[in-house]
Amino acid sequence: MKTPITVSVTGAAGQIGYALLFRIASGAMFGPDQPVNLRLIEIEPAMGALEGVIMELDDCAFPLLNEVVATSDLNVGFSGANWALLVGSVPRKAGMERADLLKINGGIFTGQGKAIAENAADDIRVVVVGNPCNTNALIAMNSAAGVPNDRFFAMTRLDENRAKSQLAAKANVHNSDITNMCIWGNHSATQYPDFTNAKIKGQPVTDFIKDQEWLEGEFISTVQQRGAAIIKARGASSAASAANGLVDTVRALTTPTPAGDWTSICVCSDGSYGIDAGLIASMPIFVKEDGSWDVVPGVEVDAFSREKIDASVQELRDEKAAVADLLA
Ligand SMILES: NC(=O)c1ccc[n+]([C@@H]2O[C@H](COP(=O)([O-])OP(=O)(O)OC[C@H]3O[C@@H](n4cnc5c(N)ncnc54)[C@H](O)[C@@H]3O)[C@@H](O)[C@H]2O)c1
Repeated sequence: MKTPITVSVTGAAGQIGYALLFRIASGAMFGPDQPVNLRLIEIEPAMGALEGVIMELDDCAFPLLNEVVATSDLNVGFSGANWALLVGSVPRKAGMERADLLKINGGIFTGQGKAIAENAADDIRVVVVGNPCNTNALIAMNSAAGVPNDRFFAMTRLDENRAKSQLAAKANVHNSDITNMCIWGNHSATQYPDFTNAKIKGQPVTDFIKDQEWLEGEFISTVQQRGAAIIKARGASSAASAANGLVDTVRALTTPTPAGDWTSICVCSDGSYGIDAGLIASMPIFVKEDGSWDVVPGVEVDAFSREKIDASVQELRDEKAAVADLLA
């Protein structure tokens, strides 16, 4: 057995937390021979519910679960963390402006970024799920003095999975036949699922799907609006598929990317593809044998894609401007 790794999860008593923790503890995220310590972080009012979740974790008697700590103290919560999965955030309430939401959550991620810098392990990696996840990750990154920028990520893997599933259904092929699916920009309704570079059985999507109007219209809007469609149908937001997206994200970051393929993750831009350096934006990423990652170079961006990417990047700039005072 390997030495246990420490995984901190915020919002652990929430809906995604409930779908996520059992998959981490079962080995789905870090593999069947990797024991884990869980540090579960919640706000005080949710500590009772968190105790219930921990009772259920106990009742699974997971062989890989080494230790569980429940806390609302960030210094305890991020102590020795190898991974920080920042799921908790405050949802938008009726009458709340987007700028107010950005500021409220911004306050949370400043404190968490600082506590990560002061308490986490040297190899800490941070994945933000709580929305607005790109800008929350930007704030955490800017607050975590001494932690390299390339350790901060935000999640668009759920969007990538949604896009693959839509293409597979339309082309009447299996999900696993779809590769090179990139989500560009913000995890929001402006995101751009790039069908122009995606492949089906190694061929351009248009070899299988001749309906260009569907690709440029309904396909994009279905992926962009999928979260809202699930809330409408289920009466609650996507939690199991979001947790699954996070399992996939961490696995993608800990496994070399198959040659020629890529994965969508929001990372700190180096200025590639006309995305301002320093913004946390989704782009095509590959993970190397040594565990480091890079932006995939040379992906073709045609005029249609350029316009869509620019619109989403502009939204990220606007979000950054709205929280400028938190980025000092
Ligand atoms: N990036 C994505 O693809 C994606 C997909 C789905 C959902 N999300 C986002 O994930 C977040 C969580 O979703 P959910 O369905 O689990 O929501 P939820 O409301 O069920 O749970 C959120 C939890 O976070 C906790 N929390 C709030 N502030 C906290 C803080 N400061 N520290 C620690 N915990 C705190 C709450 O007590 C609650 O238990 C939401 O922001 C949602 O929009 C992102």
